[in-house]
Amino acid sequence: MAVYTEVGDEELSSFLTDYDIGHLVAFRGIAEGVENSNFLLRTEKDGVARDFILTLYERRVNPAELPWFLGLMEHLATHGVSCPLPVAGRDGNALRELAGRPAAITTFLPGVWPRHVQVEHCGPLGEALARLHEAGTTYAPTRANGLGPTAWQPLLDKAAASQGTEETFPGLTAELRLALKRILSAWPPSSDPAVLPRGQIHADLFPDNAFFLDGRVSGIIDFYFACTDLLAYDVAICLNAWCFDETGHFDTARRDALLAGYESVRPLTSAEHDALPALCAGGALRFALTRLYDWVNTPAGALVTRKDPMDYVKKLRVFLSDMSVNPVHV
Ligand SMILES: Nc1ncnc2c1ncn2[C@@H]1O[C@H](COP(=O)(O)OP(=O)(O)O)[C@@H](O)[C@H]1O
Ligand SMILES: N[C@@H](CCOP(=O)(O)O)C(=O)O
Repeated sequence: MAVYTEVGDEELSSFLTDYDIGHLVAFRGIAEGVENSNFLLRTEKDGVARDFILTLYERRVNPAELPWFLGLMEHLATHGVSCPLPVAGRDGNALRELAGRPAAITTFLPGVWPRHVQVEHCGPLGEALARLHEAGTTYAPTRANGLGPTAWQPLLDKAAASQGTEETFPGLTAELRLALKRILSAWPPSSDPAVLPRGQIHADLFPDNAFFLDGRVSGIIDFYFACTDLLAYDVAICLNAWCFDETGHFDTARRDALLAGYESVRPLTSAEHDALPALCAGGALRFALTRLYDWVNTPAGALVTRKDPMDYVKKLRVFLSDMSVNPVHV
């Protein structure tokens, strides 16, 4: 469930007078998603109906960073990436306020996200990710990754100090401490951007953030973890999110398809290939940590469905063993 803030009909109709997108015909809250309140809007202008997404920013989004996120989405959408285009009001501003929350309207994207990922999804997904990275090279503003390697130790400490962590997940924080040490010692130095290129990354391109239509990626959404970081780290996050099957087995056919799709647009450097095992382990650790923290800190009765940290702990174990014996690269 992700409608934290309710919006009334009249309030919304009056809000829409600040835009040039016609009058409100219908709107409803969208149950999916966890971070923000999302609504599907239908408007009509000159007899033509159009759909939009209205987002009210909640929880973890820092309002000061919204111009960066909306600017990135606008940049990507106007540089060939199928992502939501923020719609500006009559005054030229896309970032506005509604029901006491920062709010924005974006274009609606067609397609559905894959509930059961198949190898056929992985090639197009890899290709779309590479196109996003290419398009991002001309977006100059930067945003540090707030959930990158320097954030992992404090996040682990906070999770370990939270009530219920040890009882619910005995021995897990000790295991994660060892994993963190290994990953940080193998983490590639980012001092030479030519070897390990940096740029704008999505950083959360999970299956529920990629829409497909007719076998192609028709939309990429949810840019609110996007940041400026190693491009290959984004690939590693996708290898985590797309390439394990339902039994927890790392599917090398999906990996090969994803990397081939990516490299059909942007070949990885050999340093990036070499770094992938550590980057994959880091990606698994990052999602294990946020899920663990959220698991023990989400109040009972909260509207959000918690995600199981153990799914990512298991992936982490796979990638840690890869770091020793069998690099991920093809
Ligand atoms: N631009 C869009 N076009 C179509 N549907 C969208 C769009 N943006 C969001 N949605 C719908 O809203 C849901 C939640 O969006 P998401 O950005 O993942 O929310 P959250 O930021 O709360 O995690 C998506 O699963 C999708 O159904
Ligand atoms: N993809 C993350 C959670 C972030 O949620 P989203 O709905 O904003 O994509 C995870 O699976 O842990």
